[in-house]
Amino acid sequence: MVRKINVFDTTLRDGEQTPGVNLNFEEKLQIAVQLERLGVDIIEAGFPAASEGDFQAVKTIAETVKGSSVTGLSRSVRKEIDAAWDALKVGTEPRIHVFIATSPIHMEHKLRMTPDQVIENAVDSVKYASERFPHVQWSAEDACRSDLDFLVRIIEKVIDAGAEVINLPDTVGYITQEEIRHIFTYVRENVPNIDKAILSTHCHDDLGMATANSLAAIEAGAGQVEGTINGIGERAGNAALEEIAVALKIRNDHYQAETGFTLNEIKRTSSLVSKLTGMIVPNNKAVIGDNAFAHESGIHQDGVLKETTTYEIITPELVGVSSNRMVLGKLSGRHAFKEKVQSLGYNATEEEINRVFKEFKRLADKKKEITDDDIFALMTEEKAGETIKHYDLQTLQVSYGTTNIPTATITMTNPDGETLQEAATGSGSVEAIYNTIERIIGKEIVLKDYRIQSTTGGRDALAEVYVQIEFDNDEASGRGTANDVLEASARAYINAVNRVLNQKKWPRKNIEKIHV
Ligand SMILES: CC(=O)SCCNC(=O)CCNC(=O)[C@H](O)C(C)(C)COP(=O)(O)OP(=O)(O)OC[C@H]1O[C@@H](n2cnc3c(N)ncnc32)[C@H](O)[C@@H]1OP(=O)(O)O
Ligand SMILES: CC(C)C(=O)C(=O)O
Ligand SMILES: [Mg+2]
Repeated sequence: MVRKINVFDTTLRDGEQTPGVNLNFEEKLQIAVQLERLGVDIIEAGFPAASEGDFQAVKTIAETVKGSSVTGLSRSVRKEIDAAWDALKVGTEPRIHVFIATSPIHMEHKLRMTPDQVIENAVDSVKYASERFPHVQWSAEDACRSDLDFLVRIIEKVIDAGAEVINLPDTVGYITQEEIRHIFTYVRENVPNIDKAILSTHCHDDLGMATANSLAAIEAGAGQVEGTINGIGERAGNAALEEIAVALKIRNDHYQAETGFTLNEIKRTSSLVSKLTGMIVPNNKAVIGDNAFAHESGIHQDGVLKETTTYEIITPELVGVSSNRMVLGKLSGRHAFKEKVQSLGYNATEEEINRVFKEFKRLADKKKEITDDDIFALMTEEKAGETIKHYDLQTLQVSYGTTNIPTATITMTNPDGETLQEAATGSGSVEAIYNTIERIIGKEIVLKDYRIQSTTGGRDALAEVYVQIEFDNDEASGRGTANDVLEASARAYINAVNRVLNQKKWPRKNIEKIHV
């Protein structure tokens, strides 16, 4: 029998506790609507007593989202429960999440309460909340470092007071899988009225074990799992819900449990959360990282081309990624190389492939990732039987000041290997650069599109410029990457010109689009 595990998403509450993350009202609403589409059962929209902004966001989300239950967090403080009620009462099935810490460290040093005072406080707040809310969740903060018999005592009392979900968080990401299984089993076996409540797990990732611990708690009877999208959250973050949902799906044979997630909404949700929070997803992140479906080494690529299940336990489509990706580099093999050449529109013979493959390996030794442009250049050389001739940027100098006319001075080599230097002005630095390049090339170049983005985060991020040009009765796109935006702009322009020249030499059947 497959058990349904309720998913409690706290991206908008614990996730927003990520240092540096601050979502505004519209952003929170946008994420909540996507979480509903993903199939989250309960959305923790915020902490209504924390600020007027959070109160309004929780209220609007409760008014708007009808497909998921909406909740808000509150300390065991009556006026915070009142604030939560004011924000959540507009929802279809108002739900509150009240918490208090139960570990000796927290009770003694933070709350400065005795265990009996904590029990009294917890019971009072749950009773007070149940008089208003039809659904009350109670959390024992730092449960996984709490005394088990104390936990059993307090849980029995808060269930009697009206709590229907009991959450046992690993607040500081300290527990191991065996230990969390023991805690959940112990509570299930020793709390007399436990059948009146659902047990929930809420793990943090301080030791990188949040997903594993959440799954272990599910094995030991948790009926609800809490976490965030992309695993964002306080310190090292929370359990990543996408990982848990996909693990339950892929290892259904083992867990015999599933979530209600529409799994192919995962990628979209992850991208939205990443974009709005500014928390970049690492390439190697499980399930949603850019490399999760990328294959770089020859043996793997060959296997995947023959039968995807050789190296893919999750299909990209399952989580909403359109296809897997072959990354060509020095570890790639002939099969993947041939596949790429064909996908670029070449009808190459085996001999041509073999010859160019050698060149490709030579290039790959010098360059980390071989792009479509590189393959195109190699194939052009092969087909033309000669070295590709192109323009190359040698030096770039730009003079800019708020009261000066921007001027660019550029040195470039032309396809005949001659070095040329020119200078020109423009209304801005980029225009000055483009006017100078046009002067060197000696033909009109029409800029049809210009886009810029940073490829990584931080102040030292690389700039990536994309341009679309019309040149010599042809059109091409170009891309340039550099630490400096002006250099990236120059490189993109020159790249586009070279692509026009290459196209003329060796027209491709399918000129691939450069995606930005
Ligand atoms: C594990 C977690 O993620 S818990 C959630 C954490 N999230 C947040 O803290 C974000 C929102 N927080 C806030 O906006 C503020 O901290 C507020 C509004 C909740 C409280 O602000 P303040 O009144 O200024 O208190 P402050 O945050 O400095 O200190 C917390 C106080 O709450 C007490 N406290 C902590 N948890 C609880 C609880 N569950 N129930 C009752 N009291 C609690 C602390 O002991 C401390 O009490 P003290 O002032 O008597 O020493
Ligand atoms: C408020 C509780 C549930 C929490 O976030 C934690 O203990 O980590
Ligand atoms: Mg937490």
